[in-house]
Amino acid sequence: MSLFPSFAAATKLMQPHFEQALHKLSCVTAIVSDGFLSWTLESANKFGIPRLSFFGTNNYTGAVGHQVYLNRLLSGPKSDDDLITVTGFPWIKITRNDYDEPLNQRVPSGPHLDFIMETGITTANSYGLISNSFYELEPLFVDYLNRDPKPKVWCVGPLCLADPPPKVDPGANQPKWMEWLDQKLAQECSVLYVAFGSQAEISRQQLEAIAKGLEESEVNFLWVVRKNDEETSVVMKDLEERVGERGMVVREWVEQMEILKHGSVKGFVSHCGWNSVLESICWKVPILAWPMMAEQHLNARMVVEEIKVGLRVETCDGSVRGFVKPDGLKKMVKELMEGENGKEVRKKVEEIGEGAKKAMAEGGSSWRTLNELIEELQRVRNSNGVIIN
Ligand SMILES: O=c1ccn([C@@H]2O[C@H](COP(=O)(O)OP(=O)(O)O[C@H]3O[C@H](CO)[C@@H](O)[C@H](O)[C@H]3O)[C@@H](O)[C@H]2O)c(=O)[nH]1
Repeated sequence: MSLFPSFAAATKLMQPHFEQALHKLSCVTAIVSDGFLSWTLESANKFGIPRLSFFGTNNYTGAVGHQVYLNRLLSGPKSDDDLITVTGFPWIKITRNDYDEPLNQRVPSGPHLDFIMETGITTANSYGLISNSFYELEPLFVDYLNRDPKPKVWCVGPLCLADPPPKVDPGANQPKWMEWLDQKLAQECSVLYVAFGSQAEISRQQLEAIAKGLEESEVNFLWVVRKNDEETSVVMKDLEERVGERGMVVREWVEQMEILKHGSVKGFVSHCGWNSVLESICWKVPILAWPMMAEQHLNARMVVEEIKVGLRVETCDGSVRGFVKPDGLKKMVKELMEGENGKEVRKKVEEIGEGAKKAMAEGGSSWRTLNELIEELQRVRNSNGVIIN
């Protein structure tokens, strides 16, 4: 992650090539750009094309972040774990530890902050923002961001419901994890799915604690591990030997949605990357939140405290960044899979998952929003406006 600002700056070298490509295309009505590629606004303006910024995150994070920035909420508290009331949304409490560097500093500065500011400014100057979310999930926060007419937020998700199912070759062998899941379903066993996304770095000590926690929780589990070094292999091999058929560790890329869709999967220990949260909601699997970095801590607050589709792992010192001991995992895994709180969040995720499907179906809020956006962009094009951003 330390390379992030340099990497983002390097993408600017693509601008002339991007503009050459734009030049060759006719009838470009709009540009949908990753929000982090700020330079696409300049290209869009040169060509008189509206730019829509896309971030793979939710509106809760955007709205809370806006209040935190406006009111400089992170400059006050003494401790990184002091609860801070969010102005404008007083039922929401955050801590400085919910933010990564440089935003968690009292007076943030440096190239990473410059990059964040540039991203914010170009988004504010864009035609709109495309959001991978649906209105009914977070109406308060979408309305908050849309209190200014521009840039308007267009919620057109969850996009995972628009994905075509993966092509299955009937002659091909099923992946091992799918066979294992089918076997668990046939035995009427529930499975806990464990995955921490594509970016998190987990220490060996923490990996060992997760392994022990899963072993002691006595649930069936499928754990997707990204790290493939020797140290990790030793921990995983040892775990597999100890749990036998009860657990499966996968080291390669899996079709996460196929796992969440599977009838045996009844819980998801997740880092709360926004795609994982949405996929879990869409397939009605309650979450055990274990945020690691980026905006995941705020996503976890949203999941647990706002929309209530999940519980949270227990850290040993109460800090959101604290170490999770085997007991802190085991206790919450049991609660999610068998406890009263688990039942509550399961009920809630079923209700919200239904809402997600309705939003994406013909006539639903995301379907209507996408149509409105297309119609509006066509009107803009037909009116021959020069620079629309
Ligand atoms: O073996 C795997 C691993 C991942 N996935 C998919 O990959 C995506 C992972 O996305 P996400 O859950 O959002 O995790 P990250 O890739 O870690 O997410 C980054 O991007 C997100 C969206 O912007 C942010 O919310 C996170 O904080 C940031 O870490 C999901 O669609 C998964 O289904 C698979 O299909 N198979």
